[in-house]
Amino acid sequence: MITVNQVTKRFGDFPALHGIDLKIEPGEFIALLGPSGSGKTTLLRIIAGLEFQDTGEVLFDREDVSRTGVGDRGVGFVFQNYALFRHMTVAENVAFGLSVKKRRDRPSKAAIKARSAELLSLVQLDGLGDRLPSQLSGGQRQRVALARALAIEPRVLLLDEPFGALDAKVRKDLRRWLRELHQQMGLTSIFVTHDQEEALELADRVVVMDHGKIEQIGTPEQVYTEPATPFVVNFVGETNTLPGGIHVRPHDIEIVAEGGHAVVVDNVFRKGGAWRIEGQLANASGGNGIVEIDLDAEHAAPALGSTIRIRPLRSQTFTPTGAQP
Ligand SMILES: Nc1ncnc2c1ncn2[C@@H]1O[C@H](COP(=O)(O)OP(=O)(O)OP(=O)(O)O)[C@@H](O)[C@H]1O
Repeated sequence: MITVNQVTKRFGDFPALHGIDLKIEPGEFIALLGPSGSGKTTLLRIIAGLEFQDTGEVLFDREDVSRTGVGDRGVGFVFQNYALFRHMTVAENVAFGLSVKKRRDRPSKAAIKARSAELLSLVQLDGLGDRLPSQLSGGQRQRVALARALAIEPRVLLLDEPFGALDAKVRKDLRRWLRELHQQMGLTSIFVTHDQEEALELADRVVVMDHGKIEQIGTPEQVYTEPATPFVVNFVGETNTLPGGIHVRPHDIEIVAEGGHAVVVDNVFRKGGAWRIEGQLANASGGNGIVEIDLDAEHAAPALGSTIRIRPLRSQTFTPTGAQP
């Protein structure tokens, strides 16, 4: 179990984290989700022991590891900027964490070699141990980085935008595969992403962050359907703001014959099994002007330039204390 209690961090005058509280249960897969600069990486680095908080504490189970360095926390991590060692073979990269252990903890050369081969098989790269990183694809390199992180048999796996630089298809495959690996190895994993789709698809719980604060912690379902703050409703999933500060999802809108809000249709295209209609609120006062609507594909699409009338089926407004359905 990982407990983060009232953790704060400043960089000079800049407050990067304000009083973060977070409890992660053993075996959970957690996403830290937020825009650039929201403090996700800083929080992950503090949990890893690569960075130290100014105040507050980090516990692993009941042990206070606040002043324990990264080498003694038993965490494996894959950070985008911790690239593979270019001059080492794939097998040597994977074995690195074991081969730099203190002599009394270090397995024999033969045992390290066997472990490295086993891990390469786990990440489905059997037989590629003798290659150099430059002879692999991007997705294969990420899997080597994961195997390297897993070599020390970590209790906790920390991943910072692990699939950031990969194309959409490879990302999707790796995500699914990572989820399986997490379960199979009984890991507690935390990953940083600014991609809400990735967070919603992968995580058991999502921690939504903004400006160094946690806005909401919840299951993907909770943060999507019961967003706690206006920030969450805007950041997680697509949303429209209608006059009166009403937030409504594109698929929670119906087209009505009369009443509702008038919208002039600008664009209509197919999006998955629905029509996506983009339009402008005819009277934009109090709304964000642009409206996106998903309409079941069995309906006829409205003509460009026509005016339709819409009504929210489900919406949310916010008071300073939270969401009001
Ligand atoms: N070593 C540092 N020195 C000064 N400021 C820093 C340092 N590291 C991070 N910051 C600042 O702290 C804030 C939070 O940074 P952090 O990297 O945690 O954000 P993030 O949410 O991970 O963003 P991104 O998605 O862009 O990686 C940013 O404004 C950043 O500029």
